[in-house]
Amino acid sequence: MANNNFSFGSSLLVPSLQELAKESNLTVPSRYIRTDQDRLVSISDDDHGLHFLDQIPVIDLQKLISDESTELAKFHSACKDWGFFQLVNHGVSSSLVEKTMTETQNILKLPLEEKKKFRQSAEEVEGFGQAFVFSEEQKLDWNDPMVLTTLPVNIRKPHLIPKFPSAFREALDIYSLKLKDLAICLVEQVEKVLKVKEKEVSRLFEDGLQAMRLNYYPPCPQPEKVIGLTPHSDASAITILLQTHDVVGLQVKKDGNWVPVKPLPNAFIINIGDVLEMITNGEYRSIEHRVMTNLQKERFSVATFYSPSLDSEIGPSHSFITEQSPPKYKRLGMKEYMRRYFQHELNSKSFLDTMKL
Ligand SMILES: O=C(O)CCC(=O)C(=O)O
Ligand SMILES: [Fe+2]
Repeated sequence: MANNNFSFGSSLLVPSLQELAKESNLTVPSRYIRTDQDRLVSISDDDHGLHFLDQIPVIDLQKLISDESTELAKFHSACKDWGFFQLVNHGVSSSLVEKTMTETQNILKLPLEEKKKFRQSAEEVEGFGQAFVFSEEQKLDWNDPMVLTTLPVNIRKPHLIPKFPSAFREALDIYSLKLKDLAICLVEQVEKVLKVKEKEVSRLFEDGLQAMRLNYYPPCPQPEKVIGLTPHSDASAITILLQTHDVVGLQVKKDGNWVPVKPLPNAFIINIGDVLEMITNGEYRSIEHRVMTNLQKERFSVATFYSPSLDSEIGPSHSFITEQSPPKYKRLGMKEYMRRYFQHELNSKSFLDTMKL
């Protein structure tokens, strides 16, 4: 059984961006300046310059659960062709969602002295700080995030969630359980649409691993020179993203182009992660995404990552393997998979490439 001795790994400690971003007449330090990224854009207050011509699909969960055939077809195409969609009618109350977002903002904006109690350590990637930093030369994101494991409860780090302000803890406790149910429900819809036999996929998720990244992107005086979050795909099976819906920033890679996401009020943004790509043997694929920074506005998001249980083994499921379609990905334990993920620099889908046969 997993316990709280489990560690994802470590990352070099980085300075607090929250403090840096407060400086007046700030010149962005070279460690944040990106010359390795294509088409960085400056997002201004009114979103000028962004063309929302192409948009990720919108899926209605209630219609999906009721087996409405057009919604099932839309869902399949959203997962297969986009790997990203907005989910409406998801059943999580707007009061809980609002409370979670308010408390997230409160905790991400705690004074530095308070935040220090919850900082990453040299051995542990959970807590305030950036993950995936392995050298002093490595470029940093314009983001002051915190990573936490949230479920199962017994792998929560004793010095983090249990010590958080009670308002945040209360919201998180309910939110994490609701999002677990929602993630399992989405996995079941995948299973239904792809005609998986004998709950072979959803079985892996009953006592699944849930982690969250709370992202805090302060405004940046030179947004076209930095990136809020490096292009990546998520290691999870399914990611459920909550964000301040009035500030755009997320972009999704579709057919080689970056498509900005314009979030709908009361919607979650869902994406397929690397584990689901492995389990479905590439039938559904994880999708690269990145975050742009805003000149005037700060932006917050809560990414909830849901994956199979730490005790499970992952790899292509039997339902997806035939003579014509042999396994394309390795099989390995979830613990080992997560450990390897956190030892690898975040860079497009390069980690998933190491999982290919
Ligand atoms: O902030 C966002 O919109 C995206 C966050 C994200 O992709 C992540 O935390 O993995
Ligand atoms: Fe992500």
